[in-house]
Amino acid sequence: MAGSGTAHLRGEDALLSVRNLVVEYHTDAGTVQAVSDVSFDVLPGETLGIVGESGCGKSSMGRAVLRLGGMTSGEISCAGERIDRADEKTMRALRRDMQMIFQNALGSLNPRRHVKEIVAEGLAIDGVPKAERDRRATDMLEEVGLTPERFSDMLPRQLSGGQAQRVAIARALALRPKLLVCDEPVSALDVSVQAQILNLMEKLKPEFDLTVVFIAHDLAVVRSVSDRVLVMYLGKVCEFGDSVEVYDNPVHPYTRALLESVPLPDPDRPFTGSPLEGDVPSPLAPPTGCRFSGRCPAAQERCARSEPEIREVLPGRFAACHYPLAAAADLPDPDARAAAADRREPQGREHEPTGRRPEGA
Ligand SMILES: Nc1ncnc2c1ncn2[C@@H]1O[C@H](COP(=O)(O)OP(=O)(O)OP(=O)(O)O)[C@@H](O)[C@H]1O
Repeated sequence: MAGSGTAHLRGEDALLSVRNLVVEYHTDAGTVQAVSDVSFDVLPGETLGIVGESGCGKSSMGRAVLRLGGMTSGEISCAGERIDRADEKTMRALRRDMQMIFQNALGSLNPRRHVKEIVAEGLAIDGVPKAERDRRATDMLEEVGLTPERFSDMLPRQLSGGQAQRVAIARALALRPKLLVCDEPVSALDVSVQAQILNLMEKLKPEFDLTVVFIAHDLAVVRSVSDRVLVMYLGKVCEFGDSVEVYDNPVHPYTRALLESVPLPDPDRPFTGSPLEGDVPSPLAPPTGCRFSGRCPAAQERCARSEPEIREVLPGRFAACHYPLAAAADLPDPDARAAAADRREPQGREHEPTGRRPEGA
């Protein structure tokens, strides 16, 4: 199947495995393929960042992984259990192991319940006796930096955005899950509060032995928390690899464009201000070939014609690109080496760029 290369997958080592995931929405205007044949693994104890522009399918993927949203096809396993096939009873047990926190923390809290009851919600569903629930909810409030005496009896509307996210984290971790999926957990918060929540998550991760999927559009935030990062564009994986390496030396033109389009708090990488040109095409009618080809400064004729498979471009680095951005000599794959050489010395029409090159490139 086009685009379903599997070289980046680790299979049985993984806590979470996603294979050939497709999520479609049927609308009056047609079928939106929000997630289009995506495969990835999350290893125990790691934080996998998932990044990409708005609408690239990050939330649809996060929700499908926890079966909070629908999926059209594919396979999802957590700790060896097939989530996509689980019946409701198995799913209830699995939900204990897989929790999610959202951008709109306040909206995810029952407005009529007190904070302590909210934190204990999952424990109550699990049949934990009241006294034990209270004790564990109090401990969890302390863990997330909310003084139980002050916060236990508050209602959600009395909380700030940061405090509401702390309550949501306490509720998720009270069940001692193995996997935490965070969908834009700090993007609604002020920058100073964002840092506090990210620090809190960093502190809690080893304490609770967590594996984390961290979804965000903010590259700087994703960089600060992720061990590995998966870059998505219009429902597809573009690039995948060690987070520091992807950020320092992106090989997919989309990753580079994304990095260049925002300032990062890195004195070694001065902000060039190059914008990511053009709009994301409609997911109702995605382009043929590489979905980024119409906006890609390095695109050539082949890109609009044939869809690139994801493959190992540098050791441990995977990209779905016919012409990855790396020094030809560094590329272990003979096809990639030849393509990189072609890119630097265009010969004939076949290799003429069809897109614009950024200035200085
Ligand atoms: N319930 C829905 N019905 C129809 N289309 C949807 C629905 N939910 C999402 N979509 C569409 O699916 C695509 C992917 O959306 P999704 O929210 O998963 O992306 P995202 O990367 O998380 O973006 P954002 O950060 O803006 O939420 C978008 O084109 C979106 O408009």
